[in-house]
Amino acid sequence: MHQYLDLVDSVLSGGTYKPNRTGVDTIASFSEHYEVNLGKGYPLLTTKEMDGYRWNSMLHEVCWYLSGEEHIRDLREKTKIWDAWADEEGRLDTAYGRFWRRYPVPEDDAQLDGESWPDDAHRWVTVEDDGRRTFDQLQYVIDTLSDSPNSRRLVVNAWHPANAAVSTLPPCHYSFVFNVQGDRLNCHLTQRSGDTALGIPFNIAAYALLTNVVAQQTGYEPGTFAHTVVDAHVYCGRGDRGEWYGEHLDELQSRLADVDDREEYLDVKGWLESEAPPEAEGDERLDHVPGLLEQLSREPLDRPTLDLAATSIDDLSYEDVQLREYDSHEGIAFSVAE
Ligand SMILES: Nc1nc(=O)c2c([nH]1)NC[C@@H]1CN(c3ccc(C(=O)N[C@@H](CCC(=O)O)C(=O)O)cc3)CN21
Ligand SMILES: O=c1ccn([C@H]2C[C@H](O)[C@@H](COP(=O)(O)O)O2)c(=O)[nH]1
Repeated sequence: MHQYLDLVDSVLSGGTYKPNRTGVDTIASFSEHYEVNLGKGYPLLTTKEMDGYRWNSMLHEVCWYLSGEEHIRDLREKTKIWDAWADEEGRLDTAYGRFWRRYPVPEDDAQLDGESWPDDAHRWVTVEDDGRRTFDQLQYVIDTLSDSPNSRRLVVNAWHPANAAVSTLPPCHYSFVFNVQGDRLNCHLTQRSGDTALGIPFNIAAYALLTNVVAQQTGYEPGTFAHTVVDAHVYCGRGDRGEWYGEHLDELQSRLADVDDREEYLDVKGWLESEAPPEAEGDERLDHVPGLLEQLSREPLDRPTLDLAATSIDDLSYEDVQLREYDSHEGIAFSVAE
């Protein structure tokens, strides 16, 4: 997956210094884009270990999206990656699956004259136990792929503007579109904000898996996964450590511009570790730059493959997805900016 390494290099080499709401500063780049041919294997990163507990977290996260749940009461039994954004009862103020599978439909008195809205009996509308109407966007896309494969309306949208304005964490990957070309099913994801070291490796793995699942369900070959990240950033630490990057970004970037082969990224890593102030106690590994330079120095290995049981999106479970022929470099630990 050289595309990921190119993305990391592009953010570090061309980004600007950007403090943000988390208090952990970033080097950020506007509108990064890459494409991966899913026909050539499953794009799980190989330049750090992604099987074991990371695979476990990612796969449970995808099953959680598909469940349509607005809470993490089941997910948190399997992984802690969402715990920091939920309350004691496991409630989240924004959840992807809730919008993918159960997007709210305006009640009758909120519908304006002349607008079109589906009624309760409509194919993708669910009248929930409490009488509220919701719309299953993902099932709509899957069914429409069979009925009208040339449709250019195969959009799943996780953004609700009114919720996003008040939510602690509005969706980062907020809209995706499927598109058929020949016998191939492509997927384009738009992400407003991407944590290059921690979030994006999971996002690539999740959407590549989802595209494989939808392709299998609809009889297409998995095609291209295209990913646009509007603010693609690398967290570079808190306090003095973060500010050091603000003051030395030009120097870092001129060293990166001089890198001719991948081992030289380790020289840049050695330089910054000797120059930058150490991370404060408790802030260890909030600076993702050294770990990403380490990753850039590694050669990507062959892509693994996926073995998927033929199950619908409603039934897909952890056991239905097997990773095959995966080999990777060692794991790299990063801390999450909350
Ligand atoms: N700063 C930040 N980055 C993110 O990627 C992110 C958020 N916040 N907030 C919401 C979700 C939660 N996501 C997360 C959260 C944690 C990890 C993480 O710690 N990953 C570890 C493995 C941890 C585990 O599997 O238990 C890793 O090394 O990949 C990954 C994605 C993605 N999102
Ligand atoms: O799937 C995800 C979810 C979250 N992220 C990252 C992107 C940002 O670093 C934070 C969210 O902070 P905002 O201030 O709301 O942008 O989480 C990700 O990369 N992938």
